[in-house]
Amino acid sequence: MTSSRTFATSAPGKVIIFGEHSAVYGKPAVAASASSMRSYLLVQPDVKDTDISLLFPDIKLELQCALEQLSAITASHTLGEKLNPALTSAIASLLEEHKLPALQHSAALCFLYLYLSIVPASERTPTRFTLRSTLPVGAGLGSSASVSVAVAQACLTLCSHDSITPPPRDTVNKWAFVGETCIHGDPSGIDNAIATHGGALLFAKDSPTPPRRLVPPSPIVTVLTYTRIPRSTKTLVAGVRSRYEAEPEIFGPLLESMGALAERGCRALEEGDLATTLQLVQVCHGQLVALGVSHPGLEVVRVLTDELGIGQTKLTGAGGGGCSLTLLNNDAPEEVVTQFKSELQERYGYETFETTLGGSGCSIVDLDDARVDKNTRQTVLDVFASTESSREQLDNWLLPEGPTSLPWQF
Ligand SMILES: Nc1ncnc2c1ncn2[C@@H]1O[C@H](COP(=O)(O)OP(=O)(O)O)[C@@H](O)[C@H]1O
Ligand SMILES: C[C@@](O)(CCOP(=O)(O)O)CC(=O)O
Ligand SMILES: [Mg+2]
Repeated sequence: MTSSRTFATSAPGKVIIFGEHSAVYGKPAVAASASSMRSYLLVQPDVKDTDISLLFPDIKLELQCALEQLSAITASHTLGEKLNPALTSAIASLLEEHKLPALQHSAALCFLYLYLSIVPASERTPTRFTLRSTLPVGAGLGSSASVSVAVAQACLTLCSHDSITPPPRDTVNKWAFVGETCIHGDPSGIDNAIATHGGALLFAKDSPTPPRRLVPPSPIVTVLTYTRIPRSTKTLVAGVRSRYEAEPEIFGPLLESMGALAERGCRALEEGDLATTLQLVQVCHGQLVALGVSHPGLEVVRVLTDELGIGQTKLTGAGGGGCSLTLLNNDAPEEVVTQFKSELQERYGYETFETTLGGSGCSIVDLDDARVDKNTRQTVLDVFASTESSREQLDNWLLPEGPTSLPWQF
């Protein structure tokens, strides 16, 4: 029984290069994994208890749910259905007494919805789930999708009777889409596809053809800027929906043009045509401004990029704050890029990361595997347990292909 083992799952964040928001309307979009920024979910049997415990310290959520209470809820969601309103409201009533703010509520709803749908009552045993992430929460880098993928993988593993091996990726991806739907209502599915499969994809919602893998001739290096301005994907996606519904003749062609831009951008990336890619980054940001999803705090990054002449900046993800992506000119002087980053840090309190896009998708590790020595195992458990663990510690002990390579399976 896998439920008696201790294991961890993991999934990366993503960067949307072209096509955020228009992706929700079935238009093509291009995204890549930010594989060094990930969510990690530790699953431990909890022999002394009769509950499942959710420990999500990044969002200050601790929740115990009695298994007996959970089995009173009939979970009848099968894949391919729209979200089951009866299940959503049963979970909402269960959570009512905790009076959780929206951020915590959506995380608990996503977890419980997937747990109750995937793990049959007969397979549920007292378990402790600890979630840690090196992604900024609610910042446009797909933390919600990486959490949904990590949870879907863990739940599918809990109801498998085999050893700890990666569940089929297509099944993980489909369940993670359900999790994303719990968090933001109307996802395109691009974020969970990237968090599951990794790499870079040209994606269209509901397309009869599967997403196409993109292979640029050289690695895509970007500077990501986290403005620390909080926002919610759910609210921003709903805002675009109401603008579109009020003025379909204006916003319809704009969304169409955004999709055309993403396809053109995909070609430019694959041809290694940096000049065209940069121009498209600039236009794409303008389209997102027209959709109403920028923020003065994001414009600061774009204006500084222009002033220093180092490349082009666009918002990435749902916008309204969160993160921007800067694509650098080939000849951007290193000292000017350093000036760009330090000005954003010192003057505005923003955080910058230089990241190469692409890389591994979701992964799983059996911590009872004989290849994990006792000390490493204990340190990994301590890193999960301590709310003080820094991003560096999480990277050091958990990052697949990181310094302490656990036997992650992909
Ligand atoms: N580290 C985390 N721990 C628990 N829940 C998380 C974590 N990171 C993200 N989430 C969930 O994802 C939601 C944020 O998703 P969203 O608004 O789509 O932003 P983004 O996906 O761009 O980071 C949070 O409200 C929470 O439900
Ligand atoms: C706005 C959108 O295109 C991307 C949202 O990404 P994020 O949650 O802001 O990381 C929505 C979606 O595609 O599901
Ligand atoms: Mg999200």
